[in-house]
Amino acid sequence: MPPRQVIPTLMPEWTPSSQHSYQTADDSASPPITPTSQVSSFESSLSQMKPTYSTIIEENMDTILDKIRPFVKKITASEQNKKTINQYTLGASAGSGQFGHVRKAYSSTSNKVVAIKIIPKKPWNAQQYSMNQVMRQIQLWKSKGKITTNMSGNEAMRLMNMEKCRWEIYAVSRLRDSVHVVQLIECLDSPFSESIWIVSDWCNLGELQWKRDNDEDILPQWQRLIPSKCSVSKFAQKILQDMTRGLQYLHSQGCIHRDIKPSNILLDELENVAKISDLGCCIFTPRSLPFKNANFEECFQRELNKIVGTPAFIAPELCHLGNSKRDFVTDGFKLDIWSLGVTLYCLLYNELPFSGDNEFDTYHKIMEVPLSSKVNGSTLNDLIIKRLLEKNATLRIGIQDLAKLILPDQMDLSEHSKDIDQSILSKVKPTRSEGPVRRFFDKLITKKSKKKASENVKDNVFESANSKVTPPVYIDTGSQKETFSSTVLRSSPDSSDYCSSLEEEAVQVTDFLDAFCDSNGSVNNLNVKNDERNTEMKVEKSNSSSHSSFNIPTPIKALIRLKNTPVENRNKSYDKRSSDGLTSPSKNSAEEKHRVYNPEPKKLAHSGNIINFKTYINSADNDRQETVEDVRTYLNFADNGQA
Ligand SMILES: Nc1ncnc2c1ncn2[C@@H]1O[C@H](COP(=O)(O)OP(=O)(O)OP(=O)(O)O)[C@@H](O)[C@H]1O
Repeated sequence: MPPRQVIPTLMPEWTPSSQHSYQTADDSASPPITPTSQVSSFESSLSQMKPTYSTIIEENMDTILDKIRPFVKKITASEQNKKTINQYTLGASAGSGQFGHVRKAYSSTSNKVVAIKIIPKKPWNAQQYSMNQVMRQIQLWKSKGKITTNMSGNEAMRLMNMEKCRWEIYAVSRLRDSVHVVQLIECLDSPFSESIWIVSDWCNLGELQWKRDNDEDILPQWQRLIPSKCSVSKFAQKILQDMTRGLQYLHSQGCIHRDIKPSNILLDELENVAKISDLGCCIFTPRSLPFKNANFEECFQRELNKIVGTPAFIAPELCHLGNSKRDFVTDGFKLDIWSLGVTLYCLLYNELPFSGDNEFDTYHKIMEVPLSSKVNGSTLNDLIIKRLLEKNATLRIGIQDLAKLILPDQMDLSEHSKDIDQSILSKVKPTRSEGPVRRFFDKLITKKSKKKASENVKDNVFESANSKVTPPVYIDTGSQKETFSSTVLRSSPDSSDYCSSLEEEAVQVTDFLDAFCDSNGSVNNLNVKNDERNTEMKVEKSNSSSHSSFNIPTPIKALIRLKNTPVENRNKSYDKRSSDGLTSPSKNSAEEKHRVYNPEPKKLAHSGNIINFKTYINSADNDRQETVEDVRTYLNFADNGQA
């Protein structure tokens, strides 16, 4: 029998040192990336690169490892057929995300039902890391002396994936003191395991659902959480209260989630709570991390200004894509408040508040389309519309004030709550990245804005583009107390169900932007120009060190059109039969209650990354060929630095 492959592990010391330059079976298909002239140009750009939030985290990985070590256990027993692993018996699938697959399992030591997320060490989505990112990462590791030998692309991707997992495990291991965050139990790994296994609390009602056939429908999942007289507004109020507690806890830990949305909120019937899950995109404030760096605050601010999250849920202050007249993100916690507002809007109205033909269109709508017509006098509705979905982040309600408004035990009995939590406003002004993609998006948005402005002259229904004039609403806390603690609020048209379309998939364009920007935020010696007829793109190399112009003549809508609609992949059903037999043998009533919610496994397309032109090329049909050629040229430029 051939010797078993040794694969990198969460805990580096578990991988025998002789195996650091391992070659696995599938690596043979991926030749090592050797230092070519192309890579050398990356090296020179690396030397000019500013530190980033992630490079600081990476530099301090030893500290992160120390913190997660107590939660990482070696795989001691597993069956080939994957029915058991250590003390866990695996049951039904709960669904898949971009990075892994979740299964229900039963722990024979705690007699509890748990969720196990199985993340392949080699990303199953080959598009997860671009060639640029991989090469850049390899060069970074080399420059830091972390690796000395040549490394295959697959190997590098595995290590990058491992770092991502370490960060997420670190985040959840720090957030174990709230019932409103899904609790990490432990992680399983070994040098022979192709996957990392993350064990957490099981939330039997699954993801928060919002989409329904009729606005007035009450979904079965909602009724399980609120068995008595459930209504849309009562359910939305419950989610608002639970998420406020969850976000307040995250805030107290210095954690910004950055991807709050229905599919990252899990419902648990046993504890009768909604919980925040999926900390993969989160960041912690420098002050809350156990290491220091002179550049940390500046890097943190820059990181805050990157577009991370899910387009339809991204706050307006992130959507301007380089328009220097717009505000920067100064208070990261307000990003989560906005996303919570979008989530609650979905529950109330059975639709997304801002949904465009494509991601750019969505960003444009988030910034420009006012929601003032939705104000209807209902306390809950108006709180969401006016205070959470306030486009001006400084006027948007902060988490502490929200808690004082709506949580019975924290209500502020003073006349009015102040809106701005000064303690979390940053004094450091972030450096804006003026990379080509941002400028490109900027032009696109500016063009659209002009068009919209001229439309507005004709159509008075829409308010001014930047509706900063919405006055803050101060809700009388006396009546508020009654309203939120007992009264069924007046309902607007409803909403709920989770939607697993691209509209709800996280997007991260940051590494791409970084890859092209040197420390001045400019692109190294590259100009992309379009010809006069705007039909053909030419790529030139120049020696100019100034910001390059970057014009792509192709209709961007065609490039980034969403592939799914929110109508697909939804309406999961309950499996009341507990058919996988994973409920505890003790059969106590609590365990019985914790019966299986067994949704159809999600079949998601991978990330709706707006710069993922490669996917577009692979899926392009003939009538888009002209565009495809442009994109191909563009990719050649992106991957090779040449036309
Ligand atoms: N602790 C849990 N309890 C019950 N179900 C869970 C739990 N964690 C995840 N799930 C289910 O498993 C599915 C996949 O979860 P996962 O976190 O991988 O997906 P996701 O939220 O789409 O993440 P990603 O953003 O990484 O793609 C989810 O749809 C959810 O219903």
